[in-house]
Amino acid sequence: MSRPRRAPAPPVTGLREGLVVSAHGRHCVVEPPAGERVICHPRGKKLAVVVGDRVRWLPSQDEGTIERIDERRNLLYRQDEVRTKSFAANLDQVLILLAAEPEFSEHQLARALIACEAEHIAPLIVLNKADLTESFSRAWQRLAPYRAMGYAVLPLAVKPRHPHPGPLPPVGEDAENATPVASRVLPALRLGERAGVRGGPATPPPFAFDELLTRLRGRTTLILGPSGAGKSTLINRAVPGAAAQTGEISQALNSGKHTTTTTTWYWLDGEKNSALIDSPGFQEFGLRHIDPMQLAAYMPDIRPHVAECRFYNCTHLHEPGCGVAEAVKSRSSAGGISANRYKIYSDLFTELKSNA
Ligand SMILES: Nc1nc2c(ncn2[C@@H]2O[C@H](COP(=O)(O)OP(=O)(O)OP(=O)(O)O)[C@@H](O)[C@H]2O)c(=O)[nH]1
Ligand SMILES: [Zn+2]
Repeated sequence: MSRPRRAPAPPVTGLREGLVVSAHGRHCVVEPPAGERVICHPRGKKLAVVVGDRVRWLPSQDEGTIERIDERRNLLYRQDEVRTKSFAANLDQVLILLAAEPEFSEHQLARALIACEAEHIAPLIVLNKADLTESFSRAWQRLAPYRAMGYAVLPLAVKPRHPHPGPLPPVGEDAENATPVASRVLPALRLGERAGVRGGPATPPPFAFDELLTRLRGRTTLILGPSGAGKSTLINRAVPGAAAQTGEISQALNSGKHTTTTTTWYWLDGEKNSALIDSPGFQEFGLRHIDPMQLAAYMPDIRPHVAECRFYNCTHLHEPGCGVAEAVKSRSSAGGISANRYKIYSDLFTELKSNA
């Protein structure tokens, strides 16, 4: 005998649309298409809202209740030793802000790129402090493998120590001779693409803030980077009235104390077509949801060599007849894999395997 079926819950009526512009644990700030921002509380513990979520909410006095989260296009995570937490959704682009100084961690960069790959989000690497010519040249060179992989890398001096610095010095021969892999960025990103931004010559093109603004236009971009790279400086320059916008969130929350430590949404234009999401922290990018056997597919320098492996389930760590291991041996040639990148792969594989 079949069990009696429970009657479906009646649809909630009077739901309003809204965009989550900041999230603070059990409450968040929602921006309706028209009207004032409202503090909302998700209904039920399982409803974990993040910045960028499109939600359906019900007003109740001066606050609101989130009833539903619309389907997400993508979702990014952070992690610490014990926990993984989602923190931003529905992104078009992730701007990874690095700088000539302090020296950036390639490991952290790789993690951010892998997270983007896994969620089909276009990454944009920006190398700031181009006015610090010597350290900038070194950092630009360290990014050569990433340009060769087809990633967009943009030079920038968002707040030069001496305004109007001269042209950048050449940064020597590097992976520019390597053939960039087929374009992996979204077609729209190719608009306004200039020679030298991807793949391109060893000497970076003159750094222009306008180029960056063009790439932000019409998109929702998450910006993240290590401390000291110039993120606050960049946001203050790119976002008209940044302080006012954070102020609005603080006002909605009736407190200023949360707003600097959480992920925050900024509109770049009055029409609300372009947005920048500021996210503090970098090292703790969450990758635990990734299957270690998928990792190679998210690393564009490693991916093409997987087809050459003898075993279909090769981990590329110790198997005979491994195409990836071969490419590491021939790392200086075009299409080779650098020792650094292989180390990043094997470390991450081990980390993901131990989590699984
Ligand atoms: N030389 C030089 N210095 C810069 C440039 N952009 C930013 N800075 C300086 O770098 C330092 C760090 O900049 P911030 O904007 O505070 O960096 P941040 O990434 O927000 O750092 P946290 O606040 O620690 O997260 C400041 O002293 C800036 O003035 C640049 O293009 N060239
Ligand atoms: Zn292999």
